[in-house]
Amino acid sequence: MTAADASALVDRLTAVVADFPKPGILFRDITPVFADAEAFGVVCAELAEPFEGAFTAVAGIEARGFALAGGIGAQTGTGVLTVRKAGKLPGEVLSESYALEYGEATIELRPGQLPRGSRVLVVDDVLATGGTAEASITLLERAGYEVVGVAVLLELDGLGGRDRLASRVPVHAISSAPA
Ligand SMILES: O=P(O)(O)OC[C@H]1O[C@H](OP(=O)(O)OP(=O)(O)O)[C@H](O)[C@@H]1O
Ligand SMILES: Nc1ncnc2[nH]cnc12
Repeated sequence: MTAADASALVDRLTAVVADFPKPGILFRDITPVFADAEAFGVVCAELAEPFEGAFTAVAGIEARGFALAGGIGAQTGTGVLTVRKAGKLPGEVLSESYALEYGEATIELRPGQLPRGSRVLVVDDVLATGGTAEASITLLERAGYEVVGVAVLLELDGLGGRDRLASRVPVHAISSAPA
């Protein structure tokens, strides 16, 4: 399958929900991509493709990034790190707070799970303002890892996410849509 085919697949399967989780937000629900076995395999391969050979672990961002990181980890034989919402991880954690398209959040990472210098690909479903991905990069770098890129299923245009990340790491989006 070509990159254009994968993009068309994401567009066809993504559900658009108005006024969720808040009035005025056009929510892009990508979970039908996970439910379709063939599509799920295709998008995991397509997310990793530009970074082939460059990463030794995949970091998934809670919650939908976890499924994608698991799929990529299984396909590429790499381990999975979980970047979690605050309060979910036991023991020592690193924390970063940031603003979202629809609110504020804090995410956390357990340090010390992989050797320092491990090369990590960050994956998530949607890139909107880029706040979540940028905070994830910061957490992973604070833990001593090298972030090789951010890969998402869908990039929302006009919210500045790509520009926000571009000075730090390469950004790969399978598809894009208006915010
Ligand atoms: O680019 P940003 O503006 O930071 O937005 C993108 C983030 O927002 C969504 O997660 P959400 O916070 O809704 O959490 P969930 O996946 O747990 O539902 C999405 O899954 C990304 O993680
Ligand atoms: N509009 C949106 N749809 C789905 N996930 C999002 N994360 C941030 N904005 C989003």
